[in-house]
Amino acid sequence: MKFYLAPLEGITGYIYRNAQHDFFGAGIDKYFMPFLAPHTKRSFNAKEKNDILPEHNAGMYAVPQILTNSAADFLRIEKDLGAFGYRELNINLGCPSGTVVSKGRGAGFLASPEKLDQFLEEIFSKTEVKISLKTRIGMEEPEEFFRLLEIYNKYPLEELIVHPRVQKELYRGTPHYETFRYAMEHSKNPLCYNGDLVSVDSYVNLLTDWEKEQACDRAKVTSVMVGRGVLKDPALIEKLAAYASGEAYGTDAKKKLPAFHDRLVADYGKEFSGDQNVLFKMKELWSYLIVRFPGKEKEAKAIRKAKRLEEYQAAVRRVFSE
Ligand SMILES: Cc1cc2nc3c(=O)[nH]c(=O)nc-3n(C[C@H](O)[C@H](O)[C@H](O)COP(=O)(O)O)c2cc1C
Repeated sequence: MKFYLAPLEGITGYIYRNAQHDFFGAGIDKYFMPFLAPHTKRSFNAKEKNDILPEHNAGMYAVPQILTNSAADFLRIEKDLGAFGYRELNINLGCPSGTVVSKGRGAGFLASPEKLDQFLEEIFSKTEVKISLKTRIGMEEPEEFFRLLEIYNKYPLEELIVHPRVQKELYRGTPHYETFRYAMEHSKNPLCYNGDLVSVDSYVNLLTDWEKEQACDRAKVTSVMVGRGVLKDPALIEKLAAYASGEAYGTDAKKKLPAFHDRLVADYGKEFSGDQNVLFKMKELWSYLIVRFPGKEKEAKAIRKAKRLEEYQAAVRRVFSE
């Protein structure tokens, strides 16, 4: 089994990815980058360029993700990214946000299967790189996935990454595990499971579930992707990979957290001018990380309310001092 870090726009930019890689990178086979939406006039803005520069992704296998419904735009950005050395790209067919969906992109593209088919046909007839898709299972109903999978089966995908929720569910509710099992029966491409993996137990439950169904082809699932679970426990993929290779995984991950945290603060500090941007990034991360610190609600509130970096750091120290 391979383990991937999910793209999380606004969070898993290159600063986060590098800290993750240096502190808790063991077992992470691929780092998917938050989406790039092709521009019409120039290739990349400064923020995007920072994210894709090879020196900002050194030592890790990073995969850029493209959000578009235009084959011409995709092929253009493929060339631009090729100049930076990227030979594998991912296409975003899952973003549920209203502004993206209303333009027929991300999960919004799933509402037009025939157009999606034409888009993939044009791309696969011309591309020179490996391509994977990251897809939801539909816009409104899981049954939409049957038609979508027929389309995906026509193309030689590097892998089909399935987040088994429909657009209207956003990130809520239980994933449609049965629809993923349908993919295990019928996909012609290797599969990657994504959604709600938050612990080794949740991974084991998933495997057990697949074993129970005779029709499920376990061998077809070659990878799993983890997003919010890693934000809550940065060592989660290390633990999953250790479990998968039969090693002990109850590591002292919590001990590394303060240094991981300080590295992020320092690197965001270098990237942004002013404390406010650093605080914004770190507070967003704490909205996930805090679940690892039960009983620290007062400190969590102090983190949320902090207006200056010193106040913030003092509250963080109180969380870490157990
Ligand atoms: C804040 C946030 C940003 C996200 N950004 C992206 C993105 O840029 N591209 C993408 O394909 N998915 C994005 N996702 C979806 C995640 O990659 C992932 O599919 C989803 O969170 C489910 O996996 P999880 O339960 O392991 O987090 C985002 C999700 C969140 C919560």
